[in-house]
Amino acid sequence: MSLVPADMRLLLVHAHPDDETIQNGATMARYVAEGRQVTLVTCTAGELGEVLVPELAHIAADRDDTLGEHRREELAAAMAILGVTDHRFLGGFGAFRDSGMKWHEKGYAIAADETDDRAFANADLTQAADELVKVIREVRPQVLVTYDEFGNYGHPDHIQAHRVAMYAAQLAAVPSYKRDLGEPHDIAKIYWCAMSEARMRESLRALRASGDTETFAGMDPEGDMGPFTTPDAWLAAAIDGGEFGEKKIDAMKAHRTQIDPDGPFFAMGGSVGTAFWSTEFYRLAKGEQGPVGADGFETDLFAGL
Ligand SMILES: CC(=O)N[C@H]1[C@@H](O[C@@H]2[C@H](O)[C@H](O)[C@@H](O)[C@H](O)[C@H]2O)O[C@H](CO)[C@@H](O)[C@@H]1O
Ligand SMILES: [Zn+2]
Repeated sequence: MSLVPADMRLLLVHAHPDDETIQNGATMARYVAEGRQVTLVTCTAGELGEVLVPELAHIAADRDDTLGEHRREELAAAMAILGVTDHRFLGGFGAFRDSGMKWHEKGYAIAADETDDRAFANADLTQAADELVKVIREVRPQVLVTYDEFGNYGHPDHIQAHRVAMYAAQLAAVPSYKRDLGEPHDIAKIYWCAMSEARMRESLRALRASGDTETFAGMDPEGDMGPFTTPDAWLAAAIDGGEFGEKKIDAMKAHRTQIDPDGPFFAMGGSVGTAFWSTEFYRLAKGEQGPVGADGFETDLFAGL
């Protein structure tokens, strides 16, 4: 018996406010519009993020340290734009703190400080996973979305979010595991967010053809796309957010302390069209791939259920 939209439940697990919109904003908006249940769990409040708004410089972690509260409001605004009404912080707001990051010379993120015991990246994995087991056993999603084992670009909070999500998905399904956290639930399909290498190349080609040499400066459309993209042969699904691409861009703009409306994110949307942002790609980490299109990709994360 195929699922009806109201019975379709998607759970997303992300590290910081803004990740959900950047990675899955069009997917979430489309599924909400189609009547499916979308639940977002954000593991930290992003307390150690940038503050790209000069008049808000005082809220930074090394000043008033109120960026987390501000990003909570940015997240609420972004979710209102996408139509997502069920969004939670793992363990409650402030339970796990942003770990910070710095850039490795090879261009990916690494831990800024491995000693801060408040940091999510240093949290007890079982304690953090139990918080998510409670949500999984309550929401009972058929589909879970999180990051790959690299956290998509190496950020320690993204890597920890991957570990917590994958571990909690295992624990939640075990009948003998902590029944006080709810009745067991086995998630049918687990996907990892991905940036399509082919899509990145074609978008960079369009940018360079438009004369833009600044955006992602130094990246050659025919060269190495670096650790942030995924070979298309590894991808299982391409979700066309269609008209929801505009909502995604508006929701990204709601994360104003983190995303510069004149920055590379929007340059990709500007000259190569919102299409760059409205199609979101996924690797299948658990479950069977459902029916696919001519391109070999599922067009629905619930395909086959
Ligand atoms: C998209 C994402 O995961 N952002 C994280 C990340 O932010 C980066 C960080 O501030 C870095 O110093 C900047 O150069 C880079 O431009 C930012 O994207 O790390 C932050 C600190 O852990 C985190 O709050 C933010 O959400
Ligand atoms: Zn993040």
